[in-house]
Amino acid sequence: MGHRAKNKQPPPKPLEDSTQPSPKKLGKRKAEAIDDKPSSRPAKKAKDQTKSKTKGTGKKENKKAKKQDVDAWEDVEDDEEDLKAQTKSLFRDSEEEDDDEEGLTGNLDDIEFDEWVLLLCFYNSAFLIGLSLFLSDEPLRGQAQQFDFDSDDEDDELATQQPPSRAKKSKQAERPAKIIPTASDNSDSEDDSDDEPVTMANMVAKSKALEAKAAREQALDLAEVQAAAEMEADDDFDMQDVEDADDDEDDAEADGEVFHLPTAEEREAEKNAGGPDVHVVQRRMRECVRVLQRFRKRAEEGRSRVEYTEQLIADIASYYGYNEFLAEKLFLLFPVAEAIEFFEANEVPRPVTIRTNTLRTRRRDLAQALINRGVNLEPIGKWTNVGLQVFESSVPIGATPEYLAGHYMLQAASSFLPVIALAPQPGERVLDMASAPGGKTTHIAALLQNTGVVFANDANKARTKSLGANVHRLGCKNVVVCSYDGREFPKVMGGFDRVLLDAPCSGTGVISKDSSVKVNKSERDFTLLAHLQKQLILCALDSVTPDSKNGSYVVYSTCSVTVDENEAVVDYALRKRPNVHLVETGIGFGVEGYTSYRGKTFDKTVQLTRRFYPHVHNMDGFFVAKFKVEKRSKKVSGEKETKGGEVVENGDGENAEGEKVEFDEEEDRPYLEESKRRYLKSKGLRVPPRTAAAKA
Ligand SMILES: C[S@@+](CC[C@H](N)C(=O)[O-])C[C@H]1O[C@@H](n2cnc3c(N)ncnc32)[C@H](O)[C@@H]1O
Repeated sequence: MGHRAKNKQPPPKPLEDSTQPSPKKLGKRKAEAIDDKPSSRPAKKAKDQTKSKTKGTGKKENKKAKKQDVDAWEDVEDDEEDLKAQTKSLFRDSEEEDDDEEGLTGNLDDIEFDEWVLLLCFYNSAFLIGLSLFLSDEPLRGQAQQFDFDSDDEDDELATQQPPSRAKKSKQAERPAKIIPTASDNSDSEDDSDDEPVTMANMVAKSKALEAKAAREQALDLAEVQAAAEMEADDDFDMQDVEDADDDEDDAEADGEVFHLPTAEEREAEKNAGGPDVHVVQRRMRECVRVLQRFRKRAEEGRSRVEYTEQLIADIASYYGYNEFLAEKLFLLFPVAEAIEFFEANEVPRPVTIRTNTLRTRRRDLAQALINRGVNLEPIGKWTNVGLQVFESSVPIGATPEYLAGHYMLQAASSFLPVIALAPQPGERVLDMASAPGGKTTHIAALLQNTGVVFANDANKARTKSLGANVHRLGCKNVVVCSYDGREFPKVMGGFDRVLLDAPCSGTGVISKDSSVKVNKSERDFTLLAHLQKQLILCALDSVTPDSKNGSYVVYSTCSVTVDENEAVVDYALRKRPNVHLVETGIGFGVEGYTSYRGKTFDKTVQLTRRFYPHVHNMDGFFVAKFKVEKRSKKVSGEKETKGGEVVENGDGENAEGEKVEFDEEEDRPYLEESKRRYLKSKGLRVPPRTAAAKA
C-alpha cells in the first residue's frame, strides 16, 4: 500500500463535518476549482428551526416547536404554486404529470415588500440559532429538509459580497462537490433569482441564500481554527504546492534548496536503505512536476526529460500504491499536472448516488420520503432527471423501506450514462449483453416503461442471481434473464433494436472503490481484456437489426480509462464493420475520445466518444461510445468494400464477397505473444523465442 493510500480519506463527511473540511486536505486549488464550477452548491442544512426552539426544553416543548415549524411551512404553502413551480425545476421527471397535483392557490400578492423583509429576517435568525445548536454536535433527527432553490451562481455572488480572503476560505467550507457537468449547470438556469427583488416567488430562495451565507461564515470560523492545526500535520500531495513552488523558485535557489534529481546509483542506494521517506517522495514529485512543466528552463543540466518522468512515475507508484506498470499507463493519459489530480481523485470516494425507479415512484416523491427519514440529498445535476446525490443519512440507504420496495437503485452516477446514451424507446427489443447485477438493465426497463423486452444476459451465472433479484425488486416486468457468453450472440438471438455492451474491463475508472486494481493488473490483463472486448463488440453490432424503426443503435461502455479498452476497441469495430458509424452520445458533457494516442491514429469520428474522469466530473472514470447500425450496402459484383484502404466485412459478419468473417485472431496474435513473453519474464520463467508473427 502506498503512503497516500494509507492515509486515504474517509467517505464523504456528514453534514456537520462537511461544513468544516480542512482547507489543506481539499487543496487550495481544488477548492477553488470546485467553487469555480457553477454547479457547486453551498452546504445545505436540514431545516433547523425546531432545534433552535427546543434545545434543553424537553419533549413537550419539542413537539410544540415542531408544530411551529410546520406552521412556518404552512405559511409558505399558501403560495404552493410558486413552490411547486420551483420544485419542478429541480425535479424535472421526464414523464412528470404536470397537472396531476391539485395545488393550493392562495393569493398573497398584496403583501407589502417590507412584510416580506420581516419574514425573511425571521427565517434567517431562526436559522442562525438552529445552526449554532447544530454545530454543537446535537444529532440530526429527521427534520424536514428544505431543497436548495438557490441559483447556482450564489457562490459567486456571496464571494463578491465578502472580502476576498474570507470568500476564498468560505469556499473550502462547502459540502462535497456536486457531480458535474459544469456547462449545463450554468447560470442561465430557471433557478437564477439573486438579482431579482424579493417576491412571493423567490422568497424561499432568497431566504435559503441568506441561510447558506450565514452557515458558511460560521463554518469559516471553525475551519480557520482547524485548518491551522491541520496544515502542520497534513501530508497530502497538493498541486497548489507545485504552483507555490513555481512562485518561490528564485527564493529557493537563493536559499540553496535547489532540487537534485537522484542518479540511478542514488536511487538504488535509496531503495536498499528501505525506500525514501514520504516527505522526500512528496517533495520530489512536486519538483519533478515543476521541472517537466518547463523542462528547458528548470531541468538540471545533463538530465533528460525521461529521467524526470521515470522518477515521477516511480514516486507516484510508491506514494499512491500502484504497480509501476499501471502507474505509467495511467500517468501517460494526461498532461503531467493533471495526472497528479487524477491519482489524487482516486484516493477520495465518489459521492453516494441513487437512481429513482420511475416504474415505482417519481423523484420528488422519493426525495421527500427519504428526507422524512433523515436523508440529506439533492438532485445530482440537470443532466439526469432520476438521480439523487446523498450527502448524509441517519439510516442505511441500502435498507430503507423505499429501497426494499424498489423505489430506487443505489447506483454510481457514471452508470447512468450508457443508458442515457442508449435512449431505448417504448416497445423496443433491447439486449443488455453483460448485465449483472442489473443497474443498467433496470434503468433500460424503466425507460421502456415496462413495454417491449430487455434480454439481460451475463456470462457469469452466479451474478445473474443478483440481477434477477434487482429485476424483481424494481418491478421490471419486461426483462428476460439469460446466461450466455456474449460472443455467442447473435447466434443464440439477434434482431435487436438496441444493444448495450457494458463490457467487462480492468476497472481503472473505479480505483477509488476497488483499490486492488492498483496492483493486480498487468500488461497481459490489458491485452486479454481488449481482445475479449473486440470480440464482444462485433457480436453486439451484429445482434441489431438495421431495420429498427427508431434507428438501430449499440452503446459500448467501460468503467476503465485506458485507451486499449476504449478508443482502440471502437476503432477496431469501425474498421471491421463498414455499415456502422459513431454518433453523438447525447450525454451533453464529458471529454472527447482520443483520435490519436502514442503513435496510434484512430478514425477521426472517435472524437464523438466520451470520457468521464473522477478529477474532472467527480464521478467514476467511464467511457461511452454510441454506434448507429445501417443496412449493409448492396454488394456490387467484383467490388470489395474498403475502409481506410482495408478490405472489411459488412454488417452480417460477411465481407463484400459474401464470405463469413469472424473475429480476427491473427490481428492480436503478436500482441498476445509479446504480452505472454513479458509475463513469463516478469515471473522469472523461460521466455520462448519470438515467432515470425511477433517479429512482424
Ligand atoms: C461491467 S460488468 C456489467 C455491469 C452491469 N452492466 C450493470 O450495470 O450492473 C461486466 C459484466 O460482464 C460479464 N461478462 C464477462 N465476460 C462476459 C462475456 N464473455 N459475455 C457476457 N458477459 C460477460 C461479467 O460477469 C460482468 O457481470
